[in-house]
Amino acid sequence: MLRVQNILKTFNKGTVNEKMAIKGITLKLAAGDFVTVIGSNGAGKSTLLNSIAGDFPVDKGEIHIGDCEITGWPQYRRASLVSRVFQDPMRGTASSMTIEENMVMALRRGQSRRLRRAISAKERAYFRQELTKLGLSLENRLTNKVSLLSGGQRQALTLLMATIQKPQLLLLDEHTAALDPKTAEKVLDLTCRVAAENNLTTLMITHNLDHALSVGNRTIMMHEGRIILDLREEERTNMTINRLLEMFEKESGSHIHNDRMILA
Ligand SMILES: Nc1ncnc2c1ncn2[C@@H]1O[C@H](COP(=O)(O)OP(=O)(O)OP(=O)(O)O)[C@@H](O)[C@H]1O
Repeated sequence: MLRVQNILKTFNKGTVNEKMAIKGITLKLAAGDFVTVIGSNGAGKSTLLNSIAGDFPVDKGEIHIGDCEITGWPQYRRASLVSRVFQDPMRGTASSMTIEENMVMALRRGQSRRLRRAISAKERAYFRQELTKLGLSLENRLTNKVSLLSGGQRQALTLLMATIQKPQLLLLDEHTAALDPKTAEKVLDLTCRVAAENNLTTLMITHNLDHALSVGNRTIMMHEGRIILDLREEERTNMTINRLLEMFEKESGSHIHNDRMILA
């Protein structure tokens, strides 16, 4: 489904701020894989996701989604295949618009503006049905402005909007990190449910090592622009957080240096 072939990315080339953020990453995901991504600060986790989403061109290598080679595609074109949710709940929704206006925008993404029409009763019923599944009582607030929602409600809505068109690939960049622990668990449960129901291929960056091992079916660990561990099946099932930290030290040759790494 996703094939990243030996990509390289250097920022600010030829300046004093030159930084090689991705140093040759190769990664293959099968359809329906849910991969958690961990690593120390500055390891290149977001740069990997941003390279796939097309925020900037990579310097070398290839990126394929399904049968499409998307390496040279601009970001807007990749958006037809890739959906993203970021850490900041403000980023995925338009605050001044209502819940239903946000949802219809997500549902009709990619359609010509000329075909736009008023929200139909059928669409409204569908939004209500999908919002009911969130268990946050948003189904009765379709005409409320999104600015009235809490961070958790907003992030749940963002996730719903990001997956309403069943993307080929879902990229989650620490999407629960800004939420309080209880809300974060709720949004994470919802994430797992939505991904499973739609068999979504997913990459999720997290600093929570417990989530990294318990969510999804595979975990990769990055360090200084490379993937240094790729855990799956039995090896992952039997992994503990302590053992994971030991493996990190062995593979990277350094102690884990991450202010935000959450151990449980
Ligand atoms: N647009 C950019 N311009 C310049 N440097 C960048 C840019 N984006 C990332 N970097 C640098 O590339 C390196 C990797 O950054 P990245 O954000 O991918 O790390 P990360 O693993 O996501 O880190 P964290 O866990 O701290 O969010 C860092 O040194 C960062 O400062």
